[in-house]
Amino acid sequence: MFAARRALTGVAQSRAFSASARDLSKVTVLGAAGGIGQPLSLLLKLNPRVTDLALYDIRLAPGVAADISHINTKSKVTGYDPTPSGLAAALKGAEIVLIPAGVPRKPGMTRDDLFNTNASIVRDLAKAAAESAPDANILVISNPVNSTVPIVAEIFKARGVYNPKRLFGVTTLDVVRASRFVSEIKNTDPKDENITVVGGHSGVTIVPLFSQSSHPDLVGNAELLNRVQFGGDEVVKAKDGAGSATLSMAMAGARFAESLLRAAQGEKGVVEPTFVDSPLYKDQGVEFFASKVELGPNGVEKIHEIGKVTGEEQKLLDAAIADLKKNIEKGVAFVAQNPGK
Ligand SMILES: NC(=O)c1ccc[n+]([C@@H]2O[C@H](COP(=O)([O-])OP(=O)(O)OC[C@H]3O[C@@H](n4cnc5c(N)ncnc54)[C@H](O)[C@@H]3O)[C@@H](O)[C@H]2O)c1
Ligand SMILES: O=C(O)C[C@H](O)C(=O)O
Repeated sequence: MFAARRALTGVAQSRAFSASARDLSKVTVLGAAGGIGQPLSLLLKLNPRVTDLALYDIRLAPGVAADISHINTKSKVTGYDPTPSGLAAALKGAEIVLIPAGVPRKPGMTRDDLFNTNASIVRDLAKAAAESAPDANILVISNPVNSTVPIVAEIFKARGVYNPKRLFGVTTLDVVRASRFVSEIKNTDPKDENITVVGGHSGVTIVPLFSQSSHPDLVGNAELLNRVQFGGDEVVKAKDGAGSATLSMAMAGARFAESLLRAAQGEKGVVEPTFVDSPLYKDQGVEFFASKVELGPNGVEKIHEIGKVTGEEQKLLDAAIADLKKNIEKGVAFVAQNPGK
């Protein structure tokens, strides 16, 4: 058998690898027992592309796993104990690691108000991922995304395993909301409303480009713009202290993971909005930016240009860039000043 393996050409070997990668897709959720983690894990269990689902949390992950494991789809589900070895085992061999670990907002808070608590949670999980799953696609959900993504990047860089093509801030919920809100105004099916949303994931850093949609008349609709930029606040207010969006976020996270798996399994033209290490505004000191990104077997395949925007949209972009720069620098400075153990 070894001789036969050795006889494979390079091309055949890589085909053999991708065939086995196709059969096995381990997805790990860190923060799996939370408001997002539970429904996200449920949706991943329903996804036939996921063969091995690993659930980790500082509480209750084995219980959530036991529950979800009774669902009669083929994938294996394992819940891990909240120990360093449990975390390492949850991560080992993962193709995708989703991180919804951390505290959510309460009314009156901004996402940046979560920084003090969530920065160290994400930093420590990133360290474990850099150690046990350095080649995985890392999908950061924990807020503030504009800062937690740079935190993960700094941790991976410090360990020499940073691959900018495999780190993603999940901004899918912003386009999900935009498409839904537009469809409510236009009385259309949201599946037909593909609204490009760029920038970051908080307040004015969320920039919908209605001029590029089939409804350019929506540029300048202040109420709609406010809803897209502050949709998260709507949910925080309605939940009245009990947290922020969980179910819609689970759908958005599951959609992004599914897109990555489709692209990894060879499907072409899979495009999702996401906050990535991006050349688009590096000349203005902005290292990460959300835009339409084509996904592929290596993660980021192609970062789309912003394209033509109106003067009004350009003003929104300028405001986003100013905030984003500060949010990103804050994440980078945190790791420099608090490298942790
Ligand atoms: N990116 C987005 O679009 C988006 C959308 C909604 C919410 N969020 C963010 O997602 C995060 C989670 O929200 P939620 O509503 O699920 O909160 P939650 O409090 O319901 O769940 C968070 C979970 O993380 C776990 N956790 C905490 N520290 C951990 C650690 N060190 N290791 C592993 N697990 C840990 C908790 O035990 C809990 O189960 C928040 O920061 C929230 O702001 C982001
Ligand atoms: O609003 C929040 O704090 C959670 C999330 O980022 C959202 O957009 O719903």
